[in-house]
Amino acid sequence: MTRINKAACIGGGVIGGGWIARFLLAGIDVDVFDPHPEATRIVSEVLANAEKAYAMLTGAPLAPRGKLTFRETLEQAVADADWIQESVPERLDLKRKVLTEIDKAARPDALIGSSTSGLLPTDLQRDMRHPERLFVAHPYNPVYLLPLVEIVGGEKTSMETIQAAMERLPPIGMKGVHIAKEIEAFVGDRLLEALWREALWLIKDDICTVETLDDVIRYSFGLRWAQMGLFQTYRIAGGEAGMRHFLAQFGPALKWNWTKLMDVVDLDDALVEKIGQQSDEQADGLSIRELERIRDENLVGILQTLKGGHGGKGWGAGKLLKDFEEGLWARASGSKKLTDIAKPLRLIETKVSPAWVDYNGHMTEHRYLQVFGDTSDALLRLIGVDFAYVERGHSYYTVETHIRHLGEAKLGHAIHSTCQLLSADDKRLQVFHTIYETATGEAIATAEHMLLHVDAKAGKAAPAPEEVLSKIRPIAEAHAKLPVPDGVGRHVGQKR
Ligand SMILES: NC(=O)C1=CN([C@@H]2O[C@H](COP(=O)(O)OP(=O)(O)OC[C@H]3O[C@@H](n4cnc5c(N)ncnc54)[C@H](O)[C@@H]3O)[C@@H](O)[C@H]2O)C=CC1
Ligand SMILES: C[N+](C)(C)CC(=O)CC(=O)[O-]
Repeated sequence: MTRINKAACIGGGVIGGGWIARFLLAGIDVDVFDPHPEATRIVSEVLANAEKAYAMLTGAPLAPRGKLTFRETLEQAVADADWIQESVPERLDLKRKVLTEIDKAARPDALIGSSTSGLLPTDLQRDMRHPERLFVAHPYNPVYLLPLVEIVGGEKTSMETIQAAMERLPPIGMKGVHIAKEIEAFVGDRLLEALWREALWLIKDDICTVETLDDVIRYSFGLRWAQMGLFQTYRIAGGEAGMRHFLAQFGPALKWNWTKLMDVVDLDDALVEKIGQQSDEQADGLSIRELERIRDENLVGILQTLKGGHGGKGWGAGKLLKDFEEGLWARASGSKKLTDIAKPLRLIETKVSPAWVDYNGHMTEHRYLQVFGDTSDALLRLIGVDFAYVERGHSYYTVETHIRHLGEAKLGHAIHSTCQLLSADDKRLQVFHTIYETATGEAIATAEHMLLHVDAKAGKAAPAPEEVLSKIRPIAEAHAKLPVPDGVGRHVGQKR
């Protein structure tokens, strides 16, 4: 995978700030130019929210955060970047000027993406000396959580540029979609604009309030769209006869004179005030930053649920998250060395995410098993049982588990886990994991597991090969000298 080494962000507002966070949290250094007097504060607040969200989003080992530098001039910011992202206000004259300045000061091999939500790349690249490297990279807010980027080339954009841009997105957890033909507002904003136009009429005509309209979306098709989009959802709505039947049944209705889609509502003072007031009531005193945090927690929960979709293979944006995490684990296991095996191995660092909390306000039961399972996976990667090993047809399966709950893990708390290897032979690994609350060092749960090495194709136990056993032996020998942890061998109902 081709990676971005150094990024520059020109403009650090809502979207520039989101890009900055996305790059930094993927371990990429970012230079920023934004003349706004409060740019540093604004970016640091967005970054703080993004870090909170990532702590909940994934337990995979993120790369160390990149270095953030604010520069005095645009030229300084772009000087040694290989991806430059322009996110200045949506005005053609301003964007053209800024992009031409970037073009002059950037490295010859730098890629230049514009965040524009509607302007044509052909118009943006008009005055550039090297227009072939300019493309639209249109993201969605919040850029650090929503993975989509619409990649759109102009008349002078080269296909190499499009390919290079597409390749650089997966390592930062994003999905590029190449839009085949340039068109104002691309695909996403065309759809959103259609919805928004209709929505403004419904408010103006007093059909409903902004809150009712939002409820209609979020309690119904908004939930469907997040995981299946429009066409796949409608395929299912056609019943067993599928899409063709759906089109035959509901297509003719499109000709009925229902919508006001092509008329633009007059956003006069009265309508602006009406929407403003209804929106204030709906917010119920929550600040924008608070709303952002609620939005982020919900998005994290949805992404994690989608990660477990399709029978655990991951679905849609959740599949992307799963692939991103697998990349992080693979990179980390390549660099992780067993330096200190004389004590239980500290293997997982994570935080209790919103999707993990139950009606008692603490981490729900099956998430303990998830963290313990992740701990076993981390041990397996250390002994060479990684994705490639599993693909070759062998693995370890857990055949027995006993969990003890000793304390509570609350929302947002940092937790970590350790593993003590109790015994090992050529087929079996007996492990004892402990989850600690990181701030207090208090043990909040333990688990004892038996893992069995299997030939997955034959579906039966098989001895592990020497390449794996040779990595297990030193850990087993070192851990044999440790005291037996309290709780080993316990069963349910046993007196303490
Ligand atoms: N806000 C949104 O939901 C989305 C916006 N976009 C696009 O992203 C771009 C930026 O929009 P927002 O971040 O929402 O605007 P914003 O107003 O929040 O941020 C724009 C930033 O650009 C800075 N700026 C102005 N002139 C500059 C210059 N000459 N050099 C460097 N920085 C300069 C401003 O100080 C400000 O911080 C626009 O093209 C917009 O269409 C794309 C996706 C979503
Ligand atoms: C309002 N907007 C056109 C700037 C929105 C976008 O471009 C994408 C988004 O995040 O909704």
